[in-house]
Amino acid sequence: MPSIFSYLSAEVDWCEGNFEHSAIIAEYYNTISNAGFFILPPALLYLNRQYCQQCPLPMYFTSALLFCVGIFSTYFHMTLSYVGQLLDELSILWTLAVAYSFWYPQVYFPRCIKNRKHFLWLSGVITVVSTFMSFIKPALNAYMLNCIAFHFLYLTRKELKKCNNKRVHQIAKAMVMWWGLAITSWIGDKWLCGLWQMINFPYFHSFWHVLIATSLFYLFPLVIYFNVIYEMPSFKPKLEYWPSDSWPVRVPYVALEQSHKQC
Ligand SMILES: CCCCCCCC/C=C\CCCCCCCC(=O)N[C@@H](CO)[C@H](O)/C=C/CCCCCCCCCCCCC
Ligand SMILES: [Ca+2]
Ligand SMILES: [Zn+2]
Repeated sequence: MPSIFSYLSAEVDWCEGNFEHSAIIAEYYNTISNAGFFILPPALLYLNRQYCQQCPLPMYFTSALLFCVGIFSTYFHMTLSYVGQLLDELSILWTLAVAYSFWYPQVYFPRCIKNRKHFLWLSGVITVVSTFMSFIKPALNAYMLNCIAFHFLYLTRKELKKCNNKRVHQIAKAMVMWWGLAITSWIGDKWLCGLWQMINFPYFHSFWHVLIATSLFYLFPLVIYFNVIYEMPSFKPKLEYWPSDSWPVRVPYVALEQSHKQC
């Protein structure tokens, strides 16, 4: 019986051919395309440094976990091992749990939850239970995790209805577009692999890595923006672009100004 650490012991195998470009890396392009998860955390911390000074804990925790997602996803695609698959999925689950615990707006808390401390406990219990359940059928975990994006889409829609800031709408549109392309690539790689192998282009899972990381570059400024609106009334958030507004490739971030409430 193969060990849970051995190469190719995972329940899933993505469309890209194994060991085609290297003897030690099972899926070469799926491995190197994780680079975005190593760039994202330091970029988030640097660009949103004013917010980070006010709320260091959520930012450092989430960034560290995103970095772990990068490490474990790289390890998974390099080995296609059972442990790699579980670490990849569990690191995503815990990153989502931590981000939700810190940033989920209080206005959407279930009625029985009175404050963020209670919400933290609730998320903690759900996450620990889900962690144990994820060992039952690891191949289903990724589908479950993808469903969380639909909840986030629903929240975004609700917030956009109340907000008339043009930049918020612009960034939300870009986030949804990149996520749409990402999820299409993820599903395409899983469901239409035969077709991609026939045309010799089985690389859609590596596109997923790049596209989902890109959508997270848009997601975090939005999450931070609404967190400032809801929970830091002495500051006014401003969405800006790095390096500047006029650049064709630009990254959004939140700057803080001392002021009163906005949308
Ligand atoms: C108040 C709400 C705050 C929400 C914060 C959201 C924080 C996002 C945190 C982590 C997402 C990382 C996802 C990267 C996955 C990379 C690893 C990977 O590719 N793993 C695959 C196997 O190699 C695996 O099959 C993928 C599993 C599915 C992951 C689903 C992630 C859901 C991400 C939700 C993000 C919403 C995007 C925007 C929606 C409009
Ligand atoms: Ca493969
Ligand atoms: Zn992957």
